[in-house]
Amino acid sequence: MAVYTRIGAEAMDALIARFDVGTLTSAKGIAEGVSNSNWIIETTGKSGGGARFILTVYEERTEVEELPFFLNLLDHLSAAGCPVPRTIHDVDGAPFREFVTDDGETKHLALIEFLPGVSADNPTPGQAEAVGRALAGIHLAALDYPAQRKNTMGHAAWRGFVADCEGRWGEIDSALEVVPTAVEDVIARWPRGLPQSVIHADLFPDNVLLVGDSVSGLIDFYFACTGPMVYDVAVTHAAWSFSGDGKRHDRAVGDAILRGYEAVRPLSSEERAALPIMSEGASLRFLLTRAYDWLFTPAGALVTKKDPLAFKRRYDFYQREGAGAFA
Ligand SMILES: Nc1ncnc2c1ncn2[C@@H]1O[C@H](COP(=O)(O)OP(=O)(O)OP(=O)(O)O)[C@@H](O)[C@H]1O
Ligand SMILES: N[C@@H](CCO)C(=O)O
Repeated sequence: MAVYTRIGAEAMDALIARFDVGTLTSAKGIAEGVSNSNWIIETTGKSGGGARFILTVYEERTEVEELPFFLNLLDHLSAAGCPVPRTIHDVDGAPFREFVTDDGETKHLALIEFLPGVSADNPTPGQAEAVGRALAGIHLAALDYPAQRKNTMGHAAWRGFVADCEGRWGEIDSALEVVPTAVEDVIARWPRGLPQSVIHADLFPDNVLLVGDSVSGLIDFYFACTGPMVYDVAVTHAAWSFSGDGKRHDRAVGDAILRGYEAVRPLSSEERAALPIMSEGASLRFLLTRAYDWLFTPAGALVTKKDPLAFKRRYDFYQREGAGAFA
């Protein structure tokens, strides 16, 4: 269960009172998610009609200095009409607060608008098309976002993971021995100068809330950074258009991601040409973080390890198919 921080009833009451959202009526821990602690908060609402929020307590993996980038981005995108939850600012106007936990630790928290919807386990082409549109929508809306953030999961990080896993690929699977060479090959062929915006960089199905075929929420922007927009399309294609284990590619879903995206923001010929290499890179990025977690997550941790091979299979697919992988 992803609630690493204990907050007693009275402390929770006092924390929620710092936001002008009515009186707390319930707080339930959310099991999904691994990085931070999350609760669904219900209050009486300002006018008494009831209101719901997500309370996030940031745990070790999130850098506090980066919170303004992520939380102000939500407000920027939401104000532009994107399906993204707003940050609820506290009575002093701050987007996040420091507090002391019941165990005496200083941590930070934010209150986020609750959005309806559920994540798709087996996405349909209709849902994928809507996700493609929503992704293009955030890229366009973020073009005038004033802040920048470096991709902390970019090439330097890939090389760091390769170094950390050196000599240990076989503990996962001998098929991964090729990864160091594959990473250098992709970095050497990486196109430069492609149009940039703020990219989500982790738009997996569990980070999209859907009501039927409509996107009701894009969430979990904690990898968002400045980067080539087509890389985000590649991440989304890799995340959505395969079975979880990467053994089966769903062409109709992949095509629908691109169709939806291009209905809102057509790709340039350079971006189109970059899709295969970007998709190889996107596959390696998730292969590498999964391999690192596989080897370095302590036994007995609460987290379910994700399979790196699922992204090795995607990498193989994109290498084999090249431009033919895309409509
Ligand atoms: N704004 C929101 N509205 C409704 N539900 C939300 C919202 N934000 C988060 N959730 C729910 O909370 C769950 C956990 O959130 P999230 O994925 O952001 O957690 P995390 O631990 O930061 O993520 P991760 O494990 O992906 O790094 C989501 O799966 C979703 O069900
Ligand atoms: N979405 C990622 C985890 C967050 O980086 C994965 O499935 O490996």
